[in-house]
Amino acid sequence: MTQNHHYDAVVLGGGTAGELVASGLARAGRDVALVEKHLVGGVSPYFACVPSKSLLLSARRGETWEAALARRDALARYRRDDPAVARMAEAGVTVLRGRGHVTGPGRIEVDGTVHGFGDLVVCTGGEPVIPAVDGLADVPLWTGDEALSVPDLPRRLAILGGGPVGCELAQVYASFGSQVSLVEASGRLLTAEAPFAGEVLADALRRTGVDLRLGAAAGHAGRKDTGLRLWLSDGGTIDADRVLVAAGRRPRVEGLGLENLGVAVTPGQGLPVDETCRVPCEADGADDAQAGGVWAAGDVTGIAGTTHAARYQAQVVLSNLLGRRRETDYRAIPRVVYTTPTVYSVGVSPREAGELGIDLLTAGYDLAATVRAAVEADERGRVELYADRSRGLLVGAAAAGRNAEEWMSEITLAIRAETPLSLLADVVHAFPTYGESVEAPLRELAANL
Ligand SMILES: Cc1cc2nc3c(=O)[nH]c(=O)nc-3n(C[C@H](O)[C@H](O)[C@H](O)COP(=O)(O)OP(=O)(O)OC[C@H]3O[C@@H](n4cnc5c(N)ncnc54)[C@H](O)[C@@H]3O)c2cc1C
Ligand SMILES: NC(=O)c1ccc[n+]([C@@H]2O[C@H](COP(=O)([O-])OP(=O)(O)OC[C@H]3O[C@@H](n4cnc5c(N)ncnc54)[C@H](O)[C@@H]3O)[C@@H](O)[C@H]2O)c1
Repeated sequence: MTQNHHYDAVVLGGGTAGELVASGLARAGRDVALVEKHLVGGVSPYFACVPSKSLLLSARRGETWEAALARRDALARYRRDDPAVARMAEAGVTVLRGRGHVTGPGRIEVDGTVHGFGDLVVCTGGEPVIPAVDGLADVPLWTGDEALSVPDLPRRLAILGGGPVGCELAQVYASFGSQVSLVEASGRLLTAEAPFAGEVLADALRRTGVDLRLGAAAGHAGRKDTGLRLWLSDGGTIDADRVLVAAGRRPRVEGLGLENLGVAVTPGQGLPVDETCRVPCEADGADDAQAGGVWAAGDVTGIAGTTHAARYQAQVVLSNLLGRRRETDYRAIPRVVYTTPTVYSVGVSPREAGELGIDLLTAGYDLAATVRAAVEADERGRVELYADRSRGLLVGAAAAGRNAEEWMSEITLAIRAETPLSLLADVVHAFPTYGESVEAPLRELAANL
């Protein structure tokens, strides 16, 4: 086994987070290697955010499946990473192709060659959870990766999971003509979010022809002469040609050799990080001037599971590695489902407030009451704002409505900045916009706190 170069830092995993940390360090003059076993860019541009948003837009515009595929594949750069690799080279990053495995302090092996490092930044992302359903391995199965990269349009598609992935892809495939059934084990869609959001979305999906099976889990699966059958826990069955698993993602922490650094790795759970995104490990505090730290950003931390959160954590790591201390603040990271209507949530959800014992004061408004809704001829949706009664502050919000991902940003800022409600209630919104819908609930909260 050959020993290669010693880098100031090695970034393990070249997705959204890894690219950002590696290029930032290189631009600051550090000698950096980025280790990537598949595509530089990770899942977001090729198998996740970009192709899914492209298909959702094509569905909304009523394009043909062929036109939608052409657009999707062009936006996903035909799943080739040459431009991303060129970007890294331009920034001065050495890209090491292959699977990385840490063999000991300051040593990582990439396909048979050992490289040295000072700091290690783990950005290995996550992978889909395949639920333990009898017979699932024997039926035609997709994860989001296949659903967003192959050209097939199944005649009948059964989706397991009613989270963001299941809901977005149900809308895509149903809009293009697949007969979609969606199975969600909990009683509603987007279980973690405000109940009204799941209800608005359920209504929209049903109108597109999606058969929602809420409160039922898949019991077992089996092949049939034509296609497959799923047997559900409520006694129901679904006949389909393909199953799409959208039952969550788990941080990719295993097989990386992090135990060799004394990092506590728990399968299925995110790497533990402190407020600077540093991973505590046994070597911390060792009397070795050469030894750097272990850091992590993105889905591997198990904290937020979105591209913008991966970017945020990457910026925090970068700043700390460059000697400017920065701490994470997760109070206002948006959670968006880009269906029509969009579902936007930020801060504390009613469920989380219950778990944290926060006394919530809620005020809401139906978008139908705005003039914009009449102008757009789209009255679907609602906004709800959540204040912490004891602190007198806005702590969370949810909206389901057209373009909510754009007009809810001010509420995100308000939560993050802890803007006084009296001031928020005095903000003027342009007429006629959906954004006006927050005015009445803000006034209500301000009056009652
Ligand atoms: C269908 C779908 C739609 C989504 N839509 C959105 C959206 O609209 N908006 C949003 O904000 N988020 C969305 N997400 C979530 C978003 O894609 C992720 O949060 C984000 O891509 C995570 O980036 P990351 O850098 O942490 O990981 P990744 O992009 O997964 O990158 C990790 C990289 O590490 C590499 N790697 C892993 N182990 C090793 C190893 N041992 N050696 C070398 N390389 C390794 C992998 O090959 C991969 O390239 C979506 C997710 C899915 C599944
Ligand atoms: N727009 C976005 O930002 C966006 C879009 C898609 C995905 N993502 C991210 O991707 C990650 C994965 O999303 P997801 O929707 O796969 O996961 P999720 O964990 O949000 O939802 C999975 C759902 O599947 C259900 N489920 C699990 N096992 C089941 C079974 N056997 N039968 C029926 N239902 C079952 C669960 O009850 C849960 O509601 C999340 O971190 C999410 O934030 C983000």
